[in-house]
Amino acid sequence: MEASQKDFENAMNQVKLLKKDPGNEVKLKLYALYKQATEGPCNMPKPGVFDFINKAKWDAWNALGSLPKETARQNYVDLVSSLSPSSEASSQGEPGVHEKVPESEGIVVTSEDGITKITFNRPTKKNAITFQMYNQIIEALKTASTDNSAITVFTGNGDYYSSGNDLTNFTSAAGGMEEAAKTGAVVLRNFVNSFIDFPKPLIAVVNGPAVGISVTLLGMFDAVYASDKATFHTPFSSLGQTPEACSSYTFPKIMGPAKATEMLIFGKKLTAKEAWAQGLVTEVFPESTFQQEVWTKLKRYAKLPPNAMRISKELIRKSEKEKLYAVNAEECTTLQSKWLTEECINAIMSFVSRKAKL
Ligand SMILES: CCCCCCCCCC/C=C\CC(=O)SCCNC(=O)CCNC(=O)[C@H](O)C(C)(C)COP(=O)(O)OP(=O)(O)OC[C@H]1O[C@@H](n2cnc3c(N)ncnc32)[C@H](O)[C@@H]1OP(=O)(O)O
Repeated sequence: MEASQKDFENAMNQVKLLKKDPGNEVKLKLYALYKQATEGPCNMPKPGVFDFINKAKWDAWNALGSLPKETARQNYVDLVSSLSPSSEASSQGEPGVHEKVPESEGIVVTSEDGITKITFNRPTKKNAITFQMYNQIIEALKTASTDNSAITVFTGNGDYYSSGNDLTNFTSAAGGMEEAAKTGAVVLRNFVNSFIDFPKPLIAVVNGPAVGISVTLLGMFDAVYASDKATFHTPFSSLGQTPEACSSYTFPKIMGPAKATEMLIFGKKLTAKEAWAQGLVTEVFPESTFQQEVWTKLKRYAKLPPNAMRISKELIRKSEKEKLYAVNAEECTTLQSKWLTEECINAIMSFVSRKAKL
């Protein structure tokens, strides 16, 4: 039996009540079926290649060809009823289309026992770093540089440390792609400069896999403690991108050019042990005792005289600072142009439309 108009309307209301985001792939299907059911075959002009979201929506609708309106309505109802009632989605306007689900706070900052802790806090998105989080982190580092804490620690909530740059930062940016790339380069440069300038010991507690910029930034940290379930992956070439966070300078310095090439150019994923052997990680702990051992150690370190630690860090960093600023500037300029290339746009589009994963 075919779905009635009433069934269709009920399904649309059900989408609004879902509790979990069903993901972009399902949302695109819902969008396409909704348009086909209400307007018939796609007769809109094809959006430009840089208009990521509208192009993905157009592709999904156009793929339905001449599917009859009634069948599209039935398929829409079936798809909605197949979604778990505990899935979350909030929807206004056309049902199920690219609404921003309210996220938990992107980062959480706490201060205790002489330690300021900055936690990536988007576990459902593997702690991918949004445009807003870059700015929040810049602010958090500014505050931490003058607060009462002796050391500052980054870690992740959930199973990932961080999956790196949120790949929808560009597809959801207002304005054209060129404008987004320009803004991205400025944000990235300020973000990395705030790590170059950070005056206190900066420690990473890598609780799980780390990808992209969350790995390259480790070259800016003073110590990196990792669980043995952590991995370190910089798939820049597959993304049509190039290294950032001064890693084109720090990684060859830390592990030698040959090993840096394997990571930064060929995208070799390292285990925690391999990252330790190459000097990127200070110490690796078994997952079962990781949290307890690391925080006990860090609480002890945070009791050391803070001024001595700060001045020692200054001595270590001082001779490198000008070089790091210059490398950061060049990496950002390079990325600004890479983000506009077909290689990069196709890689991001593939991820957004869920055709590709690392
Ligand atoms: C104007 C804009 C200014 C912005 C400022 C720009 C500054 C940029 C600076 C740096 C540029 C690049 C450096 C990088 O970091 S490149 C690396 C980018 N990261 C990736 O390529 C990772 C992509 N993710 C994956 O391959 C996989 O998700 C995973 C990490 C291997 C995990 O796989 P999984 O099967 O275990 O889980 P999955 O279902 O895929 O993920 C769960 C949900 O999380 C979402 N998600 C994961 N990673 C990202 C990401 N990086 N960006 C956006 N979303 C991500 C994923 O989509 C799932 O969501 P949903 O459930 O489908 O809704």
